[in-house]
Amino acid sequence: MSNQVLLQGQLDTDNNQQVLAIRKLLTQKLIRAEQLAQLEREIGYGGLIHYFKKYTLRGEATDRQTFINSLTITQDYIALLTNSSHFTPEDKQALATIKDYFTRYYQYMLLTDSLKNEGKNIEQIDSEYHIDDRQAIDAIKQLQRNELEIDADYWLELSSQRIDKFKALGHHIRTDIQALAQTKEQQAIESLRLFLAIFLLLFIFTVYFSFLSVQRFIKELRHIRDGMKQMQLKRNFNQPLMVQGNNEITDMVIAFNHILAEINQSEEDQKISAAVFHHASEAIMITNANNEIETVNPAFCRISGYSAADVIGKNPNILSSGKHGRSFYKKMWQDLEQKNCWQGEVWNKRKNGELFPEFLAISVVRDKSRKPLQYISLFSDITKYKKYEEDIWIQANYDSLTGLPNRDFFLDKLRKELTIIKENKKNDVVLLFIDLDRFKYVNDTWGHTSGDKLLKLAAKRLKMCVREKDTVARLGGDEFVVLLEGVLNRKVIEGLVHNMLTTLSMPFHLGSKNEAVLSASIGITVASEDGDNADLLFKNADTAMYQAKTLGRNTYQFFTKEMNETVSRRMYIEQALRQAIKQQEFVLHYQPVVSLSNGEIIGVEALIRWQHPNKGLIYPDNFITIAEETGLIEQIGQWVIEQACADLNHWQSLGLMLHVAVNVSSRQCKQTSQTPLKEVISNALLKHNIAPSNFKVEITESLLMDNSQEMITTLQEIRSLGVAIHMDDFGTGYSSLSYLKHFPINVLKIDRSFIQGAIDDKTDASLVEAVVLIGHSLSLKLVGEGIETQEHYNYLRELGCDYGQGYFISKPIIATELITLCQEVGDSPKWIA
Ligand SMILES: Nc1nc2c(ncn2[C@@H]2O[C@@H]3COP(=O)(O)O[C@H]4[C@@H](O)[C@H](n5cnc6c(=O)[nH]c(N)nc65)O[C@@H]4COP(=O)(O)O[C@H]3[C@H]2O)c(=O)[nH]1
Repeated sequence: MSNQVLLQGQLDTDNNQQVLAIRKLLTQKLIRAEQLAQLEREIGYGGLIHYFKKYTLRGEATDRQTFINSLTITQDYIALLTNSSHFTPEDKQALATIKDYFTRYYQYMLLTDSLKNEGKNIEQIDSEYHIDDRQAIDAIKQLQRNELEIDADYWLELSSQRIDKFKALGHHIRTDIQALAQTKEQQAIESLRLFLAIFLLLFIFTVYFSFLSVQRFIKELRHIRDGMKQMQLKRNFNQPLMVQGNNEITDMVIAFNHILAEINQSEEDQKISAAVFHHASEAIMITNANNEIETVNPAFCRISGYSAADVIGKNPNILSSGKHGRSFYKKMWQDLEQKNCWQGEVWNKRKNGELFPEFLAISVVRDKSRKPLQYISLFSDITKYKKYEEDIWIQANYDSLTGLPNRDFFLDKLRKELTIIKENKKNDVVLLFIDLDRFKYVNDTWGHTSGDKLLKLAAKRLKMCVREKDTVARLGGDEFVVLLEGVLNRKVIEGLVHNMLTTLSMPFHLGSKNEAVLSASIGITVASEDGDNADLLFKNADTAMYQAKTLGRNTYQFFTKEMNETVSRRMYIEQALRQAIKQQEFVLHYQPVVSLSNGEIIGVEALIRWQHPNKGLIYPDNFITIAEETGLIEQIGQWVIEQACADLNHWQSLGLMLHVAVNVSSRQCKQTSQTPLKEVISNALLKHNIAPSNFKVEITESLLMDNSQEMITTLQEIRSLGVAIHMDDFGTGYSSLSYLKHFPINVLKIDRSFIQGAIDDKTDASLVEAVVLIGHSLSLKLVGEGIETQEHYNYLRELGCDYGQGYFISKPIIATELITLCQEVGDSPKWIA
């Protein structure tokens, strides 16, 4: 049984429990006695009663205060004891009596104070107020009497028994401890023996394994030595030494293998360098510090044409082309000195004397003291690259078709020239803007190949007209520009431009059968007079060219400030025309056409007027051209056809058997028009119930000259409707009888200028006669225009001309007036003399 259990058994015995209970009682008794002794001290001699007596006898305030302090402490202490578990209810009753007793003492003290104040002496006070202490004394006795009684013998016996038992237990435990100590000692001795045995074993093992390690190290070293010997014998340094394990020797072998690999790599690099040197496409030349060629590679020989033997020991200047001056080489050497390298383009000479461009890069190799050891030059032949660069430049600056400079090049040149002019006022430049007239006709009729051929020929002719220093460029299409340098004299310019116009108006042979005759319009602007910047000069020359075109082509115009005004005016008219279309400000006047044989009004020509709200009636010459250029003529022309048919329908309803002729411009005949002319006419005829034979279309000669297959197609379409076509102003343009053959014309209208001149001018008269004869021989009817007098009328009638119109018969009049006129004329027209 363990000591712990034995001890617990002992503690649990009745004897022990009784001893503990008595001990507890004794402890309580001691505490109670102690507390009562304390209470006695507070109230007995030197306590409360003592101070009360002292005060009543001597009346000192300190005694009174001490009494009050002691009273407060005693009362608190009594309250504490009353709550203590060591006091029985009887004790607590006694404590209450004591507390009450001292409260009374306090009241007596207060009473004493008042008696003293009344002047009574202490004997009187004492005799008057005597405190009866008996109750308090009984209470104290009660407390003292209430003590616990314990039988001492019984206590001694119990205690002795308990001590004996503990002694026996203590003996038992001591015996146990001694036994345990012996056991532990024995164990320690055995552990020591075991430790010594293990230590010995470990020592033996360590010595054995050290021996083995040394043996292995020696083996590995032998292995490395053999490997190295083999390497030396076979001269094979590519095979690394075998590595096994992980120790200092293997680390050493690995490091050795790395060094070996590095050496092998360096050898590889050297081989590659040698291969690069021999097989590089770039030439390599190495010169020494004295600038003597040490070595060159095959590419050098290939590019320069020299063999290695030719150049080794020589100065590289044997390659010099002589194209670069001293300063060039000076700069090269400076760079080599300061930056250790130089690169750039150099012209060199091959062995056969041919010059070639190369891209050269030189690097300097120096020793530790920065003294040059070698110069390594690398160069490649850039002949092809240069050519390519040149081609690109030509493409960017030249027109591929004509080989002339293009717009960019020309503008650049012009800008440079203008800068020179600004610095040196003596110089001047003239800009010519050239546009070929009717080039489109050639393109459309004979195709683009012919058009291209014509442009090339025109470019050549233009170049022939100018001096070497002048520049001819092609802007695109059929537009050319010429820059004349250092020309100030207007006469010289005019002479040159005349020459150009003449040259360009000569026939162009475009193929076996094709021969084109065209002209040009030229705008001229002089830098010093018309502007000092390229864009402005361009614009002005273009405006002048445009003016030349409107003046009838094949001519030139110098730019004037008024031209700009014309341009502004045109813009203004265009705007107003758009407004006029919206507001329906147009009206038709009709001029009668009579049969010259009997004077009968057979028809009318519709002539448009613009009834402007502010400016009044405006005649077509002032706006038709602009309407044509802007395309507005399409809408206006459509309105004319519509209105003419509507009026004709009205006249017919009145019994007037007339036909109506309307003017159409080339723009209306374009196949690209919004509504094709054929459709416009057929719709109007249908809508107003007009027979096609009563409707005529008038075209001008210039319309035919301007065009082409497109025009022929449109006119044929109109003819197919049953509508006749009249050619207006015949004889004014480049009358070509071939037009009459190609175009479906029914009637020729002889221009009024010939009619009016025919009376006095024989040439005009012969011309009119010839036209009548030709017309009739081609089965065409003829209308004489501008009959202003009876003489004109008679002349034409006698010539056999079919019809006539003019102020002599009637000016153009409004529709209602025409009705009156027709009705008045009746069967006896006044113009029949
Ligand atoms: N000095 C003189 N002049 C005479 C005489 N008889 C007629 N005239 C004028 O000669 C012009 C004849 O018309 P055009 O040659 O077709 O020439 C027309 C025609 O080409 C064009 N035009 C007129 N109306 C239209 C139209 O609706 N569309 C188109 N595209 N052009 C039109 O405007 C041109 C001018 O028309 P207008 O000013 O009306 O001028 C008319 C007319 O008033 C005469 O005895 N003496």
